[in-house]
Amino acid sequence: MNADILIKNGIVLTMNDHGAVVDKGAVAVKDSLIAWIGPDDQTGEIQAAKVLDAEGGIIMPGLINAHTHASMTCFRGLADDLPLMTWLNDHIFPAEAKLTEDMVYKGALLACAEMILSGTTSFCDMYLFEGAVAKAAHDSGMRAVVGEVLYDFPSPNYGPLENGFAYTRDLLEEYKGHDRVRIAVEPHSPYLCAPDLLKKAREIAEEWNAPLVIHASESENEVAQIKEKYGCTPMEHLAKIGFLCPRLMADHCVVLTDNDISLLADNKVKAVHNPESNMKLASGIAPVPALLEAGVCVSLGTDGCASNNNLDMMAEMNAAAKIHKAAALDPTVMDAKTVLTMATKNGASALGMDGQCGVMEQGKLADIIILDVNRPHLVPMYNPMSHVVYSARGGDVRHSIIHGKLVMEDRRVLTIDIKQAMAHVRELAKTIA
Ligand SMILES: CSC[C@H]1O[C@@H](n2cnc3c(O)ncnc32)[C@H](O)[C@@H]1O
Ligand SMILES: [Zn+2]
Repeated sequence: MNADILIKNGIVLTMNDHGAVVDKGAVAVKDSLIAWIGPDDQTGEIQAAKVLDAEGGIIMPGLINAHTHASMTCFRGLADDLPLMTWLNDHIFPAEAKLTEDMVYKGALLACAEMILSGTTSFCDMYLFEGAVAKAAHDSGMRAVVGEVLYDFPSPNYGPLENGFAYTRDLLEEYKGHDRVRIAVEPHSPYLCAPDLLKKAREIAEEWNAPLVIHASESENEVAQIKEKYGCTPMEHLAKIGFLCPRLMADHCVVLTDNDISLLADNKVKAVHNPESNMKLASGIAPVPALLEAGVCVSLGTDGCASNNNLDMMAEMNAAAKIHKAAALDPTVMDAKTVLTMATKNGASALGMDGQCGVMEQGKLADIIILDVNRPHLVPMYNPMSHVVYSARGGDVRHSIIHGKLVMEDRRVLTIDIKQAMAHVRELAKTIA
């Protein structure tokens, strides 16, 4: 067999339905796909242009950051230690009023560098000037689902809402058929979007078969606002107007009633858990074990860099695995396999790519990361899955392949000039501060 890349001498964590692990394994990549997975001693017939020696490391699906605002790297550390609504209304929205397309591109490119360096291969983004995020994803080689934020007040990008729908449609047209970048329809939240906006957003998503994304039930404050306005919880409100559906990614889902959980399950909504942002903004702890128990597909995201303050999905997995144990006083909840599934297979489902990536099997998209385990904090290794969630760090990711292309080799990102990306955002920070 001819391959483009052959990864040898590693432990393959497939994350497939059987939980298959190939202890002394190898993986061949051809074009954008995984062409073969098998024992390392059976690669004799494979000719590859590039051979990577995993040196006993972990070969696994790339991580999927199912909710972020990539360009908020520009605001990292700008407004810490505040509750959600003060943070948003008094600090972040005023700073975002001065955003330009150039800032959004530079912030997003830096975010792509940070994500690649910490093992993320796909992300779902919501922001302003989202065409610039789409371009950053395209240029960096990352896979992304991106959408322009829609809300009732005038946007610093498109002005009045009608233009927001037009901007979204233009992006949908421009990226039709792109092999890595997909456009979503993304109203901000039930508290910033009137029912008419939400209904129209849903219609456009249906028309284009596009993912739909919203922040929902993030804080007690939001729930109180929606109850006062509509007399029900945010999820009940979204259900009443016909917004809950399988293409919907509901970000945060922190403050939920039992009925809200049933609504999410019955409508096959994809919930996205953002534990570090929820902790930092003191929004609360999402009832993830109950959501999983009810059969809801829960994925994992970092949220933006102003509420986390990093884009490291390894750290996010670690937090997700621990916070629910403490909340439930039960160390058995959210075991390593569950959390790793959220960051891989479930992430793919959330992004509308169920069965295409997020697992390693022949014929799936080749979005693969290789972790170096020859590091003091990773020795010894009894259980690779536990190692990824509880011991590894973003900095342990050594190589990254996205859509069959090597985007990081030996921690050198091949698609981005990182020094320049950092310099650009440092310059921008002077104008922001
Ligand atoms: C303009 S795109 C998205 C919009 O949302 C803001 N944002 C970032 N994080 C959160 C969050 O956790 N809840 C609500 N809104 C958030 C971001 O700053 C942008 O304005
Ligand atoms: Zn968010």
